[in-house]
Amino acid sequence: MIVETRGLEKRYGPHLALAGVDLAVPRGAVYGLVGPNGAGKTTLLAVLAGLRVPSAGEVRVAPPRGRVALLPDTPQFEPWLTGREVVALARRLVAPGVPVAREERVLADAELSGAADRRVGGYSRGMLQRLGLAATVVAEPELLLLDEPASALDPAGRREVLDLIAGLRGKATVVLSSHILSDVQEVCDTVGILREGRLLFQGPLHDLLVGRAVPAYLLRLRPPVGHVADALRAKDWVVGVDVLDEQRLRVSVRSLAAAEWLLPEALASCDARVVSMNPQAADLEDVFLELTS
Ligand SMILES: Nc1ncnc2c1ncn2[C@@H]1O[C@H](COP(=O)(O)OP(=O)(O)OP(=O)(O)O)[C@@H](O)[C@H]1O
Repeated sequence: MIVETRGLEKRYGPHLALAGVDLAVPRGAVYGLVGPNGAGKTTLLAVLAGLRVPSAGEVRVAPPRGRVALLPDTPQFEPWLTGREVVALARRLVAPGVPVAREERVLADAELSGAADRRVGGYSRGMLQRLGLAATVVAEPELLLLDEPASALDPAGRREVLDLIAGLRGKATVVLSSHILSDVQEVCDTVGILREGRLLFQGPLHDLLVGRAVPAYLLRLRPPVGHVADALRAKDWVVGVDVLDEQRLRVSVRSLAAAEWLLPEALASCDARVVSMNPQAADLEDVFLELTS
């Protein structure tokens, strides 16, 4: 493990922001820390970065301080510096031994070569976030702590930042916090679900999804749907039926394969008028809601 905490607590006055966190980040992972607002994500990253002192518990971060980099959620730079100067300053301050050519490389990776000589005061939010990542990786850190790296961006900006993070796989260990679960599902291999300062789950994303995946069909029908829901609930191959609204049912089944041939027959026999019928794989959003609600 590149990062481990045991019984980590952080108090702000009477408020317990971290309530006994046992974090375990495998070396090389892209670890997604997810949780609702106020769960303690920023606090946990700040403790790992050494910016906040824990109130109790142990923290072990394997790389030395100079090889750990934190990108805050809204990176701020002196507005009169150019993008190139920001990256150069970061390299010179943190890792003067890293060749100067690396500055050009990280600017190019962040697609900022063309804007590198403009003052950052005129950069868009997405450009600032990409510049933040460039300045964070220029010193070749072993461990990157990224606080909500893509959350404030539009879809195109998010795409670019997610691609940059995906490109770090194999080069560094990344711990990122996010409340955009589809982003985490896309780029992370390991997740920790934090709520009210406690880790509710931690482990490979795959285990989380597969362990909890109840196969289901999403049905869109012409209303009314109540009698269809009742008829399906009576079937022994149906685990449960949720009426989502006046047109949609979520039918959890024992197996998608069995439902493929039993569901059309069951719908026909209760005169259901089917608009669409789609199998649903469990996604992080479902599991997150189940764990945090
Ligand atoms: N400096 C502080 N003083 C007092 N309370 C704080 C301080 N920083 C955070 N908190 C409280 O600690 C809890 C955890 O906050 P934190 O910012 O770590 O959560 P978060 O998961 O990052 O939330 P968000 O997604 O909203 O950024 C919250 O209840 C917050 O109000």
